[in-house]
Amino acid sequence: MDQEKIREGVKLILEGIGEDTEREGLLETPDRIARMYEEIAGGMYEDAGVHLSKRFHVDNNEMVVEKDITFYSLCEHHMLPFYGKVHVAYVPDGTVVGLSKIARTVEVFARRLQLQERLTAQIADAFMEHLAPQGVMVMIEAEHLCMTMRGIKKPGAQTVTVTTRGVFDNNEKLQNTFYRMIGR
Ligand SMILES: Nc1nc2c(ncn2[C@@H]2O[C@H](COP(=O)(O)OP(=O)(O)OP(=O)(O)O)[C@@H](O)[C@H]2O)c(=O)[nH]1
Ligand SMILES: [Zn+2]
Repeated sequence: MDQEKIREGVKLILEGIGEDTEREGLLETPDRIARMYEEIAGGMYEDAGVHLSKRFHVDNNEMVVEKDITFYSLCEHHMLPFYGKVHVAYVPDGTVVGLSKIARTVEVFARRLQLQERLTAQIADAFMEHLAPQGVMVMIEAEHLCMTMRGIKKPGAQTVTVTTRGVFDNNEKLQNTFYRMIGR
C-alpha cells in the first residue's frame, strides 16, 4: 500500500472540511489512518488459496456449517463500514479445511472496498476453486453505515445476500437444511 499517498489524501480531506491539520489531535491522524488502511483494506494483498490449501481427509461427506462469523468491510461507494454476520456451508468431496480457515477466507475478502453481493460470491468462488467441495452456500446479513448514519438514514435495515454453488444450486432440501442449521 502507498502509505504516503494515503497520508497526503487524508490531510487534503481534513483541509477540505476546514480543519486545522496542525492542532494536536489531528497531527498524527493522517499517519494513523494510513496504518489503519493496511489493516482494514489489507485483504487486497492476500490470497484465500493460502488458507484453503491446507486440507484434511474425511470418510464421510456430511455438510459443514460455520455460522455467525462476524465481519467488517468497507462499502466501495462511500468508504463507510458495512458489517454483520457471514454463514458458510459446504458439502465436502473427501477433504475439509480447518474451521478457522473458513473465517480467514471471509477476512481476505471482507478487508477491502466491497459490494456485499461481490463479497458473498467471492467467498463461495474461493471455496469452489481451492477446496473443490461438492457445493457451497454463503449467506451474509449486514448493516451498511451509508444507509444508517447518512443518506436515507434507516438504522436497523439489514441487507441479506445468498449464493449457492454446486450441489446447493436449485436444491431446496439442502438449502433448507442450511437455513435450519443457521437458525433462519
Ligand atoms: N448493491 C449494493 N449497493 C450498495 C452496497 N453498499 C452501498 N450500496 C448502495 O450504493 C448506492 C450508491 O448510490 P449513488 O446514488 O451513486 O450514491 P448516493 O447519492 O450517495 O446514494 P444514497 O445512498 O441514496 O444517498 C446507494 O444506493 C447505496 O445504498 C452494496 O454492498 N451493494
Ligand atoms: Zn455506501
